[in-house]
Amino acid sequence: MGKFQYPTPRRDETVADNYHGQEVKDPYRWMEDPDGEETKAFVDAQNSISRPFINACPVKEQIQKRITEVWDYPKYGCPKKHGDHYYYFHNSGLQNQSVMYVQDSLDAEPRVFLDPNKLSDDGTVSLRGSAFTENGLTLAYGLSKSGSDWITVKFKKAPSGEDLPDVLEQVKFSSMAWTHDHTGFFYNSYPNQEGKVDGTETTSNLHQKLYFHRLGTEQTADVLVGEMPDFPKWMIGAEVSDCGRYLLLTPSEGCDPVNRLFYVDLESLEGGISGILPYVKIVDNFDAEYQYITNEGPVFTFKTNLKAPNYKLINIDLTKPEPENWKTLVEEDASAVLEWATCVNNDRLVLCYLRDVKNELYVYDLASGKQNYQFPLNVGSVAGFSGKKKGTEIFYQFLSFLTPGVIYHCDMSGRDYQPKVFREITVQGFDASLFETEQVFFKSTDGTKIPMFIVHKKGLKKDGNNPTLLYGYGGFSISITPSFSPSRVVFLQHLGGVYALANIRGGGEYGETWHKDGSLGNKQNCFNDFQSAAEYLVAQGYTSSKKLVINGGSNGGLLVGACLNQRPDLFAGGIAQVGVLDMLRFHKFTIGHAWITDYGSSDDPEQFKWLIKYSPLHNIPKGVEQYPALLLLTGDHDDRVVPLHSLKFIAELQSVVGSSDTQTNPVIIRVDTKSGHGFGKPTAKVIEEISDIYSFIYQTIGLEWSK
Ligand SMILES: O=C([C@@H]1CCCN1C(=O)CCCN1C(=O)NC(c2ccccc2)(c2ccccc2)C1=O)N1CCCC1
Repeated sequence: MGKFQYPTPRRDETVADNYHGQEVKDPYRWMEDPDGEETKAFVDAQNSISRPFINACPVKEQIQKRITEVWDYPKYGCPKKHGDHYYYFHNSGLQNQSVMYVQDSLDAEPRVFLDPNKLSDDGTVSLRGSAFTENGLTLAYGLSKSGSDWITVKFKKAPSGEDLPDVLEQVKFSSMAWTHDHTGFFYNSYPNQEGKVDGTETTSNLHQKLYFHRLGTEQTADVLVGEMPDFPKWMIGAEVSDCGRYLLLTPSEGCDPVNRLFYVDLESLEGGISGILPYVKIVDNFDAEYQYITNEGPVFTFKTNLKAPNYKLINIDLTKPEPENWKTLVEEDASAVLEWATCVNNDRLVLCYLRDVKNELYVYDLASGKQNYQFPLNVGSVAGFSGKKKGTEIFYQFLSFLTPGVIYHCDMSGRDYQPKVFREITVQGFDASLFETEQVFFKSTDGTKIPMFIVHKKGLKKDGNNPTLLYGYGGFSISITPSFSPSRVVFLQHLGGVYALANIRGGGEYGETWHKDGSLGNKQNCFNDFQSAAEYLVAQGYTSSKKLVINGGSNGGLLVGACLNQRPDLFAGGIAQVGVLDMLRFHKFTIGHAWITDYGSSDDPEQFKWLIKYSPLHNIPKGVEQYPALLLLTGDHDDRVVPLHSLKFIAELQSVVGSSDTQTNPVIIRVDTKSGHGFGKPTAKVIEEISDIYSFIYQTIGLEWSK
């Protein structure tokens, strides 16, 4: 394709920082002001090249039409019982937001309970967080605008759906915990944050506080019950125990799976909840994670990774809370990660494990910690679950690359478990038997065995000629497990594509060890793993460097940026969505400071040395013959990873390759409006975005559209 004329935004060569003796220039520092006229002009100039390029794809309409058709299937979530009614989410197919329904019984006529589609004309208001009272008669729910992390909390009567007048603002990263007398609600907010709080600001989120809201009162009357003035980065998770007597506080100071553990005996409060709560410290360090599962009186069960990187369950008796009195209820399994546990039927625990990136579901006895049943489950993921301590039934949703979703229902009151298919989700015109999924293990640079799923049409020719999309994440102990995607079906079915998911280090696939091996000073392992995945796909004949495109979002956007920089020869293209790309300054904006647990900080001399080596903005290779085709995507309301990362990176990259006469691949950016990090994105925007991505890939590596 013809050579691109890129914008030539002002380079302010006077901006430089001194990092522990090393000077680092930052000529596009001015792009960090999202409201600057120059920044807005730069965004418009970039969209003015990316939009025509994408629209020039000859089959863009067919791609979008087919994705829309495949997407248009009814989607259901697991039913959850609150009070005497069942609630579940459903999307008829193309609705921008899923709708919450209520039923008097599982086979009664459903009624709309909460329809977020009614709250905006373009579907950009989404539900983010909700909590019913114990008696199921009141719902608190969070609303996010344009994908921002800021939410407005509102309340409804249940099951009528009648709105209550209470409104809570300045809420972010919040717990939602009711007292068991249904009259009040613990939540978090950043009350003192100055300036805009609409998700387009980059202000750092510090000094999160814990409040108590009494239903029927104004937010201004809310009681400040928890704050950590000496620790501005701390966030204060709050949860009310199953019995209603205790408030558990779990302060954390970043994204590592570690937290402190305090509690308040709500029944001992003289004069009720009227000020800062007198909490008792059980754990006052960040050595491990303690996640509340349930309690029997003073005996509390927690999921922890204390001396157990694959997690285990322990019991702590509040009457003798010293660590030497802690008991292990379910031992760590060295070959499987305990992902979550929940109490049902008062005396059972349902435990979900991840073994070689596949979920397994078991029943244990709460009293003895003994395993007494394993649910039959295909190869794939348990993507949804509902069950409560006082309930006698559970629902769980299974899905995989080729299974759109199956919801099972199981009565837990007996000992003879008979899980039944409650609902099978089907996709018109999708025949799973035409495709296959394999799980392979390849060796990374240092010999570590890395799992990878590969999905493609049966009968694939391994002639190195298949367009391949290699996806990865690799951070924050997040496991990327098999999922169903209608747009991926279109890539496999109509674009002859191969889809690969590499479970690289930094994720949670093999517990905390896997996470630590891909973070801080080990971060390069993520990039090595991902590059090794690419080399495996080429060596095995699935694809070639001319047909291989890598994709990742958020921390996965960093992965894409770093890998394209380090091995421009290995990839034909990259798609980096809402990526972290300026590793020297990420901690200065919104919640970026919480990622120091995975990345480190340039404020620290030793950690600066790690970061300067792979920071995408600071490691764009000069003089390469051809940099891979790159599409960056971000949104103006992304306050998780602020757009400045992508703006500065594309500006620097275009300034490096723009003048090279061998560079024919486009390096462009798509900046969407009323759009954030991804949570709650309306279906219309999701389909437009993925259609643009496929159109970009079509034009850069040359795909072929077949009916
Ligand atoms: O978005 C992200 C990362 C990935 C995981 C969550 N995250 C975040 O940035 C989450 C930011 C806010 N946040 C915390 O700082 N701790 C969390 C948390 C939740 C899930 C996983 C880890 C931390 C919290 C925990 C308990 C109580 C309240 C809040 C939370 O929501 N990134 C964007 C790019 C790099 C990392």
